[in-house]
Amino acid sequence: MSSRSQFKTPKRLVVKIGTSSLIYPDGQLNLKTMDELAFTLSAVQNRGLEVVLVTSGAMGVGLSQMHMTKRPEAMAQQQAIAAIGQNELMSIFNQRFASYSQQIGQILLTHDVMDYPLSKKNVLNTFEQLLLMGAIPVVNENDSVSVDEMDHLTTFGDNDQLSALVATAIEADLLIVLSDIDGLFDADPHTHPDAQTVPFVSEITEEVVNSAGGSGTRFGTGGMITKLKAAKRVIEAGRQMVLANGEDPKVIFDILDGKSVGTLFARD
Ligand SMILES: Nc1ncnc2c1ncn2[C@@H]1O[C@H](COP(=O)(O)OP(=O)(O)O)[C@@H](O)[C@H]1O
Ligand SMILES: N[C@@H](CCC(=O)OP(=O)(O)O)C(=O)O
Repeated sequence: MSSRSQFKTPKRLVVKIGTSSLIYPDGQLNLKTMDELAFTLSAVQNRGLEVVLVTSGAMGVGLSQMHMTKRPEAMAQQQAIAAIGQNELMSIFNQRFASYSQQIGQILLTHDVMDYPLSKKNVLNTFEQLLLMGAIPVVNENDSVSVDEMDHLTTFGDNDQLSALVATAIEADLLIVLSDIDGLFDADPHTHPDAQTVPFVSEITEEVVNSAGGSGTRFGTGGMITKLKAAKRVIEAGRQMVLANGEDPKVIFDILDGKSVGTLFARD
C-alpha cells in the first residue's frame, strides 16, 4: 500500500459511518462492524487523538427492531421508527465502547442549532468538554425534530453533510467518511462495473459531480452526491476528508498512518 504525500496527520478527527456499513442488506445489524468501530476509535482516542463519531443507522436499526422490511411512508411513522432505532443504536454502541473502557456522550443535532450563534456556541462547548474529558461525542441528526434527511427525495440535510458541518465547526483536521464502497469511483460502480477508484480529489468540479449517483442500498440515503457536498465543505474550509470502505473500520489505522486508502479530498 503506497503512502500519500498530500496527507497531514490529524490531532482532531471526525468519523462518519453510514447506514449501509451498519445494517446488512437483509436488515440485520452488522454487530461486527459496530464492535470493530468501537475498538478502533477507542484505540485511536487512547493514543491521544480527539475523536468524534457521527453515526447514521437510527432508521435502519429501528426497522430491524420492528421487523419491518421498508420505511413506512408517513413521516411521523418514520420519525417514530428512528426514535426507537436511535435508542437501540446508542445502547449497542454504549455497550461496545464500555468494553474498551471508553466513555461516549450523545449529541443529537438539527441544522438550525448550528445556524443560531447561541445554540451553536452551547453545542460547541459540549463537544469541547466531552473531548477534554476524554469522551467520544456520538452524533446523529435529531430525527424527531428534523425530517430533511429521512426523505429520499430531498437532497439537503443528511449525515454526510452533518458530519462535514460538525468537522468544520469543531475545527477537526480530518473527516473520515466510512461507507459500503472503497472510495469515489469515476462512475457509479453499480451501473458501471468497469469504474475505477479515484485516489485524490482537490476540487469538486462539475465532472466529479457528474460521476456521482444515488445510494446503492435500500437503507442508505444520499449516495455519493451528499458525500461530495460534504467533501466540498471540508475542502473549502482547508481541511481533509477521506472516503473509505467501513466494512473493516480498522482501515482508520491505515488512513491515520498516511497509507493510500480510499479517496482523499484536500487542497493541493
Ligand atoms: N461515483 C461513485 N463512486 C462511488 N459510489 C457511488 C458513486 N455513485 C453512486 N455511488 C453509490 O453510493 C453508495 C454509497 O452511498 P450510501 O448508500 O448513501 O451509503 P452510506 O449509507 O454509507 O451513506 C455506493 O454504494 C454506490 O452505490
Ligand atoms: N439520521 C438518519 C441518518 C440518515 C442518513 O444520512 O443515512 P446515511 O446516508 O446512511 O448516512 C438515521 O440515523 O437513520
